[in-house]
Amino acid sequence: MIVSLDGYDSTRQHFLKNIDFLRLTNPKKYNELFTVFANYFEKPPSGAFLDPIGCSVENGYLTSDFGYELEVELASALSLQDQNESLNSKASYVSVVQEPVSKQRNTSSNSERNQPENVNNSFSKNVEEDNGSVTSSVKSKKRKNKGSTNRPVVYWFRRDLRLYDNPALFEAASMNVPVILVFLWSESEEDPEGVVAAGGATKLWLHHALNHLDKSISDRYNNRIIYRKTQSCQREILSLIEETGAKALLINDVYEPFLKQRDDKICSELQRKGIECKRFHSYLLHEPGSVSAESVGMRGVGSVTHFMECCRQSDARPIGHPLDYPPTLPKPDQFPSSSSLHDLELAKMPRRKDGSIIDWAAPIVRQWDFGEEGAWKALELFLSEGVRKYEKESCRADHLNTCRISPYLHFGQISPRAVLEEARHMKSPKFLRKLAWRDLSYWLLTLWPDLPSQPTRVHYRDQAWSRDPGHLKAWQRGRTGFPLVDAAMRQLWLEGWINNYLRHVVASFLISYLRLHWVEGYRWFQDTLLDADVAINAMMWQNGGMSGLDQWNFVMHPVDAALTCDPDGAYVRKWCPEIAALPNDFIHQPWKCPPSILRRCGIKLGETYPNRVISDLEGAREQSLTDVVNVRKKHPEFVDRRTGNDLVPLPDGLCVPVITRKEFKYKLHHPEAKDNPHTAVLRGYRSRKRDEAIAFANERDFMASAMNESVKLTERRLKATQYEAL
Ligand SMILES: Cc1cc2nc3c(=O)[nH]c(=O)nc-3n(C[C@H](O)[C@H](O)[C@H](O)COP(=O)(O)OP(=O)(O)OC[C@H]3O[C@@H](n4cnc5c(N)ncnc54)[C@H](O)[C@@H]3O)c2cc1C
Repeated sequence: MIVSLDGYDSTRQHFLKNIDFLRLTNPKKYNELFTVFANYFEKPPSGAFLDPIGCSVENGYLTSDFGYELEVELASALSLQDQNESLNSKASYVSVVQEPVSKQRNTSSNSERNQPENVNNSFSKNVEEDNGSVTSSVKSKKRKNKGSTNRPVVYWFRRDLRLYDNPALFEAASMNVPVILVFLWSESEEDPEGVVAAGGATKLWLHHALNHLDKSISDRYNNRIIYRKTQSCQREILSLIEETGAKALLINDVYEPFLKQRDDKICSELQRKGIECKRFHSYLLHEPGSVSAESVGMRGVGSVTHFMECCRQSDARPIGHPLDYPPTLPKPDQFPSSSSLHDLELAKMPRRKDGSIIDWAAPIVRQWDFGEEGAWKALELFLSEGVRKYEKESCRADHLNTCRISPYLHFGQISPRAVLEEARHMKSPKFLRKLAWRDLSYWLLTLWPDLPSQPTRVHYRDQAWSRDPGHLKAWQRGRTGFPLVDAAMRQLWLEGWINNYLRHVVASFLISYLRLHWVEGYRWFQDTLLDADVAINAMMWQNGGMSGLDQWNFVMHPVDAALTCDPDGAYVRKWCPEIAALPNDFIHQPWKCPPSILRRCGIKLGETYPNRVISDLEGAREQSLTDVVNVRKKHPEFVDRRTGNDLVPLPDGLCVPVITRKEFKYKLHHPEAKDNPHTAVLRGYRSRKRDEAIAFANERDFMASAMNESVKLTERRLKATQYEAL
């Protein structure tokens, strides 16, 4: 009807903008209308997503991440790329995945499924480019017949610690020669100065993951991993190849710029020496170099919506289907020399002065299954239970509604393609979109290699930050006096992981309330997270720290957020047992608890549980707002005069406007205004009943203590008169 009234072009252009207000007020209706629209037009005009001033993008991150809005079609677009290409049709926003998905990985190595015959897959793109070979077994058979000698090949494990769906390993197996499996550890190369790429927790994970992998290789293939600790991977690879007479090196690529440069050098050196270097792509769904913004433009860069549009428009190859386990991995006649896994000192614990070991890893080791099978168990558990709640309740701290596979993805113990294959039929676009976020972070890190340390909005370098070491320590140790923040920071320390919502809560607290620099948060997370990932972590902290391309549109309030993600306080009680006895009404804000109840619960604020490190939350937030406004005032050359958005220099030197929080823009023009209509503090779930109960308890407590005081006073007076009478 609207088309007949308004005309095809106008409806196509304006309809989405006109219904935009429904995103927050009535998301269900918005989705219905969006689907009707998308069905009718097949693909919305890209401007609808890329206008930096419109709500579409501005709300995109907030709404998509917190489950108000689904954007089914956009999320599916990512996963559908290969399917649509195999159907030889252009990817559509509205196609819904109908294809049945395998229920289980096939664990038998001679299965027909996922053999590479049918695979036309982008994961092996580099092989085709570099060597003119493809992953078809027909071709590899030809290669075998063309008189290959029995010289071994070297397979170098990096962040692909798996046997299933491992394209480089599969190729090594198909070469029908001995395969020397190697893991090299070079701390200086893995962890260049200032990046904290290899923090304590990730190294611990790496140690255990390698241990599991080695065992699986031994059980399944009667082969083993050669370990070497080195200052230079290039030197070590060259010497291994010389020692063993190997004819080729096989690797799956990694994409941190500092590691990619190293690998490029190693490969060109090998090629110079006539050794084949076969590189495969499997760490991400989209190789950063294959995603181009050429036809989309850079407006909206940094948002996942923009990125997905770039993926859609780029000439990327299909993602393809997972590969089976390699059928064999023949061991060499003689193994080259190897250190032991322990010699790499990945899980070395510090010692006290008296020589005793500080085993900070013990609780982490108890919690996790570090092997490839652990990844599959977590994914299967999620797909059978959590996924149903993921869209609306992934924020819950007291229930596991997310997948908890991030460390496995980080170390490549499960491939993103395998996750996509298993999850695509569950129709959880929000979950699929997370895989796009992951790819986005590597794309950004490739474009901005300084992401972990330098503000992408360059003028934010001048932002004032607090330097209070006491506050930082309290945050790191989970002793801020705000129970939700403390619980999350303690879980992080003891388990090496917290969910996404809690990461937002503690990041907001550090940045917007304690006003400590986001780099402090990045560094602490890099050291304590088992999934610490330079690209993702830097992108998220930049965004939270205001200087990222996709500035967060919200600030999490440490109490209101608690009412949303831990309504009954079960999570806080688990991690802050010293206040577990508090009634629900006070569990997230003990400072509001009447003294008599605190006494009854055996709690002494400031002694058994810390006092709040700051009590004037609103004042701290206001100061943080002013800090940003001052930066924007100081650098008018980086503020777009027309829209008020920040301008960011792109790697090629051009400036592009990026979405900027409305409260910053408002405050710039209304510095004295008391109320900001665009305040970004998320109110979360607020219960008037709870507030009333707290007020009532305090009033009653006040009355009771006042009456108590007056009784005691009367008693004292009585006694005094009795003494006088005596
Ligand atoms: C301040 C901050 C720092 C973060 N640092 C990291 C980090 O170092 N490493 C890391 O893996 N994730 C990081 N994240 C993203 C996210 O919190 C975790 O990936 C997620 O909590 C892992 O739990 P899960 O596997 O249950 O995730 P799910 O929600 O089940 O998502 C599945 C997978 O998608 C990917 N993913 C999810 N959210 C994001 C995201 N926002 N950006 C990119 N990829 C995502 C992860 O690989 C994750 O395992 C950070 C988030 C914030 C707010």
